Amino acid sequence: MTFVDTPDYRHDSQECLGILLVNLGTPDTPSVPDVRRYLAEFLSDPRIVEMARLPWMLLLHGVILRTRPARSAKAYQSIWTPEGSPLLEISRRQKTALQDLLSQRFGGPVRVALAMRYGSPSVADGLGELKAANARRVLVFPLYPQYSATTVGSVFDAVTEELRRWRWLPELRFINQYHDESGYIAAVAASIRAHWAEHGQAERLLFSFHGIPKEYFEKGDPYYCQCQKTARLIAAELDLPPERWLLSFQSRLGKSEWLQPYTDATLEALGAQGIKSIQVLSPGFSVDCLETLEEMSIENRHLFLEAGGESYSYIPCLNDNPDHMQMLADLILRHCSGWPEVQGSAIDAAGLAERADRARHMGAKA
Ligand SMILES: C=CC1=C(C)c2cc3[nH]c(cc4nc(cc5[nH]c(cc1n2)c(C)c5CCC(=O)O)C(CCC(=O)O)=C4C)c(C)c3C=C
Ligand SMILES: [Fe+2]
Ligand SMILES: [Fe+2]
Repeated sequence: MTFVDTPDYRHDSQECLGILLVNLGTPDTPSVPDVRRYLAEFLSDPRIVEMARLPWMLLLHGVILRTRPARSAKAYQSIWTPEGSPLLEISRRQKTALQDLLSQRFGGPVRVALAMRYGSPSVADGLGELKAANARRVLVFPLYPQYSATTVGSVFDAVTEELRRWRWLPELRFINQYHDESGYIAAVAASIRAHWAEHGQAERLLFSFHGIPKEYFEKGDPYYCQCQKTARLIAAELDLPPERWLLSFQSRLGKSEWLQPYTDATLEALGAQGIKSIQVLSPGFSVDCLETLEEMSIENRHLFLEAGGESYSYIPCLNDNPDHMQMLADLILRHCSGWPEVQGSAIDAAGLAERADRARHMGAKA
């Protein structure tokens, strides 16, 4: 019997290691029909809205998708660039940077693909790209520092849903979270210090994370606790005393209670209390997106200034900053430990150093 190519992988070409970067997604254009299509996919995900299917689908298609797309499209239009959606464009830059860094640092061939949980390129597209590159080992990396079932859990669903159709599955690993990773904490702290060096320190620093319904937290989602720990570690890294920083949750949708305190109410309260200057950041987002460029930079600025504040500045996400990319590459290398493409790379030394550093970090500050 001779070997034949299977429809899945090829026997005759070199195997490679695949990295699937996954972020949330974005509409194709900021037009109302494209935003509606995107929201329909997003809001139909049972990880996002856990309500009973039939009443939710009736409400979604009967009410929400008739009203929200026009409002969201207007918000998207205000942040859209000639290159398209900031989230997708910056994610592409992250992919290119990681492809370069990992190609230098792995001993064997590696291919990085980008996918969006909703919209395009889809998770099926990304996995297809890795299959075409003969990636027999795949590391899935949802770009969310804090784990939530609504984000990371949902990426897992999309990956496994696609792989159910494959006969020859790749060897699979999955990054769950990196909320207390020392490199991530250090990179966010460095971005805050750089902002301070240029603009000085405000009276308060506000860490704003995307919210989730409170009920999900009560049912066991660790997201709330991981956000708290991230903020606490960053503040410790900056030697910022507890009275100088706050944490809040943004982007609430619908009528149910979400994680509190809410970012908008917090900013209004601070203004009313006589706080004049504030710096805000959203360290739960790997890249700037609608929620940071519109909600945090524009909408919330108005709320604070109208409530009596005088100075409001937004500190950008880490995006494709070199130290962010380096930190993500270190994390990827560690998670690929033991795979043949990694043999002979700098992983063992880097992995051990990171682990020692992390142990010190947790001992000192957790
Ligand atoms: C309705 C429920 C929603 C939950 C739960 C939720 C969790 C969640 N989302 C992010 C990250 C992002 N969300 C973004 C936009 C966005 N989020 C929701 C709803 C929920 N998110 C909607 C409907 C939208 C679309 C815009 C709108 O109509 O308001 C984005 C930005 C996307 C972009 O194109 O720029 C990100 C990123 C996290 C991390 C999270 C839970 C932890
Ligand atoms: Fe969201
Ligand atoms: Fe929003």
